Amino acid sequence: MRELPKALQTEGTSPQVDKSIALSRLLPPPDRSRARVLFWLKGQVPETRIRHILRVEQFAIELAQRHHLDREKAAQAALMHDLAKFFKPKRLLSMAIAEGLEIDPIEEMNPHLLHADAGAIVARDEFGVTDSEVLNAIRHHTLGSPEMSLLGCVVYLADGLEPGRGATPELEELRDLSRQDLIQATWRVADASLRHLIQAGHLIHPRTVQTRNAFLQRFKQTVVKDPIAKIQLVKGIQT
Ligand SMILES: Nc1ncnc2c1ncn2[C@@H]1O[C@H](COP(=O)(O)OP(=O)(O)O)[C@@H](O)[C@H]1O
Repeated sequence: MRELPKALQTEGTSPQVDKSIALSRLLPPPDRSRARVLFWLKGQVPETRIRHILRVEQFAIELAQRHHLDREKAAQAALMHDLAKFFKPKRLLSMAIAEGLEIDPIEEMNPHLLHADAGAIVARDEFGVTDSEVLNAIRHHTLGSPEMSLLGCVVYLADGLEPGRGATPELEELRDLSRQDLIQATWRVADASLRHLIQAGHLIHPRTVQTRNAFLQRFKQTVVKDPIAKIQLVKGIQT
């Protein structure tokens, strides 16, 4: 066998593994530019959804800037959050099974909820995203997660509060809150989402309840040290 150039040699043990690593190094890196993601999305989702995605991207950038978080990661996760929004239930289920994800009874009944997990898989496999914080922010954008990072909160909040969601006093208040306090806003948006699901008579995925409880607790821990936040907590409970 012809020897590989020095730069392509690897320390792998099997010749097949060595060869595929060497070949992947010859390929250009995956193109995850904004233009390519938008081009891909335009073939997958209707124009109204593209406009929602762009508003989520804008709001996520604003929140990341205000809270001194990584603006580029926020923009990338927001742009990619709905990559799998229009995948059919069968495709979502088979992607989740292939990935080895545990599918719970609520997801089995409503596979659309898996579009968030599937979006992270597409971001990784189609666009070569490797940053776990970005991938997790995509994965948690619908149901939230009790372990969600602040970047995850930014994408969760931007998705729920982007201007296209409406201009009710409640939404305006939550937008203002998200600019001030990501933890409190995440608790309050999870609350609002649960109220909406109950009113609509929908099944509730327990992860949103867990998210609500975790962020309420985290917020309560911060108010012990911060009297201004304590006033906001009382106000939040009254409204
Ligand atoms: N905790 C939950 N339990 C069950 N269904 C949920 C939950 N959260 C959101 N959903 C439902 O999942 C669907 C997708 O949510 P989402 O991604 O936020 O949608 P959209 O961006 O279209 O508003 C919606 O129909 C919503 O009602």
